[in-house]
Amino acid sequence: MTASRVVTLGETMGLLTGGRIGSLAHVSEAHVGIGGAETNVAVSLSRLGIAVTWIGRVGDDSLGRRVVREVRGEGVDVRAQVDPEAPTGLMLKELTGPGTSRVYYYRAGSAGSRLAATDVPAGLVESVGLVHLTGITPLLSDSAREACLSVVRRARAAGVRVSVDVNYRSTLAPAEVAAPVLGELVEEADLVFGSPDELAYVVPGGVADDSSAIDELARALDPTGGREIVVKRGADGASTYAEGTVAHAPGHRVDVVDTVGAGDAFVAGYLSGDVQGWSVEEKLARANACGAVMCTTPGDWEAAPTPAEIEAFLGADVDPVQR
Ligand SMILES: Nc1ncnc2c1ncn2[C@@H]1O[C@H](COP(=O)(O)OP(=O)(O)O)[C@@H](O)[C@H]1O
Ligand SMILES: O=C(O)C(=O)C[C@H](O)[C@H](O)COP(=O)(O)O
Repeated sequence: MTASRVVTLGETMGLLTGGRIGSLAHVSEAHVGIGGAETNVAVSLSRLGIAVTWIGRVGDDSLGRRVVREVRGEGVDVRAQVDPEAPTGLMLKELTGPGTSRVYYYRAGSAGSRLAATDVPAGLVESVGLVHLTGITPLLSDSAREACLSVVRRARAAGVRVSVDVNYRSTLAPAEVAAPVLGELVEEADLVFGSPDELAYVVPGGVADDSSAIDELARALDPTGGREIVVKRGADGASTYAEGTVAHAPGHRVDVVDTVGAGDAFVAGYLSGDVQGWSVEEKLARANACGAVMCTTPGDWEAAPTPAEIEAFLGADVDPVQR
């Protein structure tokens, strides 16, 4: 396997999605799959031709074996400890309407949440160009938080770039508990991703009420202009604040089927450009395309596009029926 250029760590769970729109109190059929923010990003990176390693823990159970097989099958270098003492976590996705859903997490005490600094092989972080973390992992447990901080310290010492997607999950911790934990990770990041609301959580000094004051938030997060603050704005696209300037990229108009996973695909698109030394504008363009494509099909990661699919999406002269 080619040496990885990116390493990421976090929890991947089984994912049951209702077979049709309706409450899971009544819908009787479900689709079985897997999902997790970091493997969603890893799979997307792999589809984009970027060699990537994922580190995590799974239970000694069928869902754990499914996670390992699926992610490895997508070409990701999987370093998963099998934890015999805890089950693989689970997410349930209830389809609430056309293009809308509600997610329930069953992850407290899961194998993935027991991730530890010792799960990260010696020399691995130091050998890549970029480490990607999300704000989910440090809120899973004390050992997972220590694993994140240890990886960040190792990356910093080795001159490896650090990327953090705030990805605040309110079910893991209330905002006042999460804010300092997310803040300590963001402080070490070269690249920070988040929605305006999420960035408001991690502005030093407390939770801002007015997430619409995004210019101010970005400046507060990066007063010296040394980082890239990337703001995800859903259908409106995205913006990057870097070196005292801002670049905006409008969103694409698509028929939305399922927006879950768009943020992860967006991040992967952006990072794929970052590790290849692309400009902010080029990174935003690819990221927006990846996010938009992901909205057009169900699933957290299955529709992650290849470069050829992005090109087709961006309007190459493609026959609507391909044979
Ligand atoms: N409805 C949409 N139409 C087109 N692009 C979208 C849409 N929703 C999301 N995207 C793309 O995916 C990116 C991430 O989506 P967003 O919803 O902002 O992130 P998150 O899922 O992390 O909250 C957006 O910046 C945009 O590029
Ligand atoms: O790992 C978790 O806790 C998850 O919630 C997995 C999510 O399904 C994705 O991270 C999707 O997130 P977006 O790309 O922002 O829609």
